[in-house]
Amino acid sequence: MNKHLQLYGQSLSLLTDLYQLTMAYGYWKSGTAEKEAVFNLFFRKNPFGGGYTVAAGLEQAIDFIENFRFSEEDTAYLRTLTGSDGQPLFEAAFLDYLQELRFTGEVDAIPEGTVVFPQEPLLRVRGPILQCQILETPLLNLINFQSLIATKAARIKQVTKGEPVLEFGLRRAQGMDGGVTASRAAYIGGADATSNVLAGRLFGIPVKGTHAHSWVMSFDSEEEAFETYAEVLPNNCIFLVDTFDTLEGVKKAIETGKKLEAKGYKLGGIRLDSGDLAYFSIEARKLLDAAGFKDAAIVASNDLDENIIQSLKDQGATINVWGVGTKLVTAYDQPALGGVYKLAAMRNDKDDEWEYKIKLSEQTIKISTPGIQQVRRYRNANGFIADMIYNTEGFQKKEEEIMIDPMDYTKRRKLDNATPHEDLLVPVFREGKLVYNLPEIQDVKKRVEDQLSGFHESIRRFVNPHLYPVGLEKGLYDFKTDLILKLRKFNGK
Ligand SMILES: Nc1ncnc2c1ncn2[C@@H]1O[C@H](COP(=O)(O)OP(=O)(O)OP(=O)(O)O)[C@@H](O)[C@H]1O
Ligand SMILES: O=P(O)(O)OC[C@H]1O[C@H](OP(=O)(O)OP(=O)(O)O)[C@H](O)[C@@H]1O
Ligand SMILES: O=C(O)c1cccnc1
Repeated sequence: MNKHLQLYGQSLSLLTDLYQLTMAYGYWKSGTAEKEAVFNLFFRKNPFGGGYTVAAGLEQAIDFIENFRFSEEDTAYLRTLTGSDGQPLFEAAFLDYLQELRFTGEVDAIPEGTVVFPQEPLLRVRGPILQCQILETPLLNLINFQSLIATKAARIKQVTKGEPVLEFGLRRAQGMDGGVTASRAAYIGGADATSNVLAGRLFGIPVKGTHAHSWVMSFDSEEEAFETYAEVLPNNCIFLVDTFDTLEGVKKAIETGKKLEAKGYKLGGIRLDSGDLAYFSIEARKLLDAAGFKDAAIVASNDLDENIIQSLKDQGATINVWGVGTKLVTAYDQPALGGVYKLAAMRNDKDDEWEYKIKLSEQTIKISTPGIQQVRRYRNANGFIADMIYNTEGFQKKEEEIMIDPMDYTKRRKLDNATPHEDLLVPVFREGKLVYNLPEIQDVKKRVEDQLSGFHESIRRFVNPHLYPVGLEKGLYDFKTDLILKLRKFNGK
């Protein structure tokens, strides 16, 4: 099966903002297209007011870069674009150049499933500036969305305390690819299965499901609906009990369950989809237990999210499988992760040295950090303790590092290089060739669990989570500060 990213049967190299192509034309025309540049992809704030983010989407980003090429049809379309004077936007020789273009640069990235924090480069792209530039929009699209959904799923799984989460979102997802990639990211972040069959086939995610109200409504009675379902699918019986009267529905599911048992099958459980889910789950559990169906699951669905699930748990709900759709796959309370992609260094023509780049802003948080960045994560016996962002160029390992909070220079921390640490970004592309072994999706999922258990639980708190320490290595901090002062033409002492 061709699993490459496609939409409407088209390859996706045109899936970029026009301005990337007009800038690319500008680089080409002015002779700077091949100048070596470095861009860092990072975000500034954890989503959902939370204390962490789960990185996801790298596999699709890799696929995009590997298959990045403009076809004849693509350039034929670009040929039709015109400027304000009605003349073509791009000259023919540039479009010929685009057609030959392949990614020849380097990518380093933090593996999917890693817990990451604001300011940390999730991805670093290095190569001819024209190539790096064109990749900005698709890379952001791919990483922002999946990281957002994986984070939402991790939050949901956090409150179910290990109880299975079924992702039911496809029908209300943001379009078709939104549905497919949300299922993938939700699985990585914590969902145990999806109802989305295409996502199951594409990514090897377990597919699961119950049945809808329409099944029950299509029969003369609820009994007949359950019995018929049990005859056809005796190995997949979770009955939706709330079409008419929830507790009466539970009793009918129990009757069908007894017949299933007599035939050597098991009642999988029931699903509640309306009303007071705490009350109905408690009452349903009593009925099921009294009838000897102690193992039968109580699945609940209906606009669930981590807050409602937490509330249901606090009320003693006996739900043990959580069907979560809309609010998971649309990241209902925060529709986007604000990841950005910033130029951080360019090779100087004169001496071939790096010239560091920085974007100034009135808001400190929006001032970008220069450098060919790497993230070093330190741990002690209790878990992860701090992440230090440093510039790999000219970096000399010392016995001890000083890291400084980029938002507050008085917040500093000494990090002993004798304690265990790991550099998070790993090589993904070298000279345009993939050098990274993509992990299996199950391993990515496992990584999320392992990573989350490595952090102090206070970063997982929903209300005022603890801010995990992320800082700039002192050399990089000082360098950035000097650059800001220079750009602001501050010559004083
Ligand atoms: N005990 C509970 N505590 C907190 N929230 C609950 C509880 N029971 C259900 N909910 C949530 O409250 C909302 C109920 O919404 P709504 O009133 O639209 O549902 P409903 O009464 O089941 O009707 P509908 O059939 O239209 O879904 C859902 O988001 C549901 O998950
Ligand atoms: O509520 P979500 O988290 O999105 O979970 C998926 C919902 O989709 C189905 O409902 P359906 O499309 O039949 O609509 P309804 O239950 O709102 O009537 C299912 O019964 C869930 O309620
Ligand atoms: O299988 C289910 O129960 C299901 C699937 C999609 C949406 N809601 C429920």
